[in-house]
Amino acid sequence: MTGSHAGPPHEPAAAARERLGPEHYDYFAGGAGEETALRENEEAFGRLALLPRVLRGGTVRDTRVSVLGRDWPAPLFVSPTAFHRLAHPDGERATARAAAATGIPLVTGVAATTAVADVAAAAREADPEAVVWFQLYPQPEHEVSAELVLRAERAGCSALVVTVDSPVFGTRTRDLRNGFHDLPPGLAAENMRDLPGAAPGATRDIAMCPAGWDDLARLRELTDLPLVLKGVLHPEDARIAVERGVDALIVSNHGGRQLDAAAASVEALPAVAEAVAGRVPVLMDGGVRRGGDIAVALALGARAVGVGRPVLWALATGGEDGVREALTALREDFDQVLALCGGHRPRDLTADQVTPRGLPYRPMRGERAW
Ligand SMILES: Cc1cc2nc3c(=O)[nH]c(=O)nc-3n(C[C@H](O)[C@H](O)[C@H](O)COP(=O)(O)O)c2cc1C
Ligand SMILES: O=C(O)C(=O)c1ccccc1
Repeated sequence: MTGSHAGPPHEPAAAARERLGPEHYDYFAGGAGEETALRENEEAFGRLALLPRVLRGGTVRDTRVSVLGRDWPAPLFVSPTAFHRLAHPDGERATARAAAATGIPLVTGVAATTAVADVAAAAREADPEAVVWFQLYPQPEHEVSAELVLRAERAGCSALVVTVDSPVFGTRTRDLRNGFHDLPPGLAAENMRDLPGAAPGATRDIAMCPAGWDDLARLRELTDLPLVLKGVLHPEDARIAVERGVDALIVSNHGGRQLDAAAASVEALPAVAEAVAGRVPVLMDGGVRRGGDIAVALALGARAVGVGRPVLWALATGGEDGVREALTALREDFDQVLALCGGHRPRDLTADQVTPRGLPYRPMRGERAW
């Protein structure tokens, strides 16, 4: 490394910036409003430190975690992000093959530039057992949501992720400044093609619309897939969700792209984990950039963490190989952090091993969520 950077910086974003047109880079990188929530996701991790335990022996580690009946090789998944073909011509197929090759589950979304059937097929080329989940924004017409869920089921997705932090679009400051509001010709949200209410062959716009708990119940009736709620920050919502039979939660502020004043994901996590009290898996995303972040999130009650932008940067700079390398590096970094913390398994990380930086030891409280 050269220059004045202290320690490993987030080169991936800088490298991707060189590759992408400025308006596309800004679309991926940006957040809502003044980008407070965006910044806080990473900075909140920076305000937390780990206290390793020592002399715990053991040379063999097992980083697997169990989520909705499947063993994941590491407590890591790919969060749903829109428009991968803006990042790289191979788009979601490349991401899917890379995730599957590393055994890391992929959440593909309604806003993909590749249809869910093709994303899932690409994942299965790399690993027939690949875990692919589908993320949905509930659409204003129930039959549109129903058709999307059906397509996800047919594609072999094994969970339905419903994003609930987006009753309206966030204000994306950079996109407004750049005048970026449309995909370039040749790219489209392919899942939105040939849906009820649209001309044959045409795509519908993805709506973000306010939904209620009753809408969730309707989705629940549509499918036997496990239902995962994405975008929960308030512990009371977590409690209601569990009572209503949701199968897992993702604590998330949407990568700082919706409510600018939202809490950082990792700061909201402990109270959600406490409210859930182990009844369902609590996942989180937002600001996870290194193994230490994964360890902190696990210690505070997450069973696994998602990454959004790191995958986009890796895709933009290295395509499928880039994503595979980035996911592998993150996984290996976590394994090393686990070892350095005296842990053998993810569950060995506990909240008393996390303390605020710049203050005397003050163990975090944390009902273990798992
Ligand atoms: C460019 C971009 C597009 C996104 N699109 C979606 C989406 O379609 N659906 C969704 O639920 N979340 C979406 N997200 C949010 C991610 O799933 C995730 O919550 C967030 O990126 C995690 O933060 P990180 O980027 O700091 O890892 C998007 C995020 C980005 C950066
Ligand atoms: O940009 C986003 O964060 C996002 O979630 C989204 C939603 C709908 C269409 C495209 C992107």
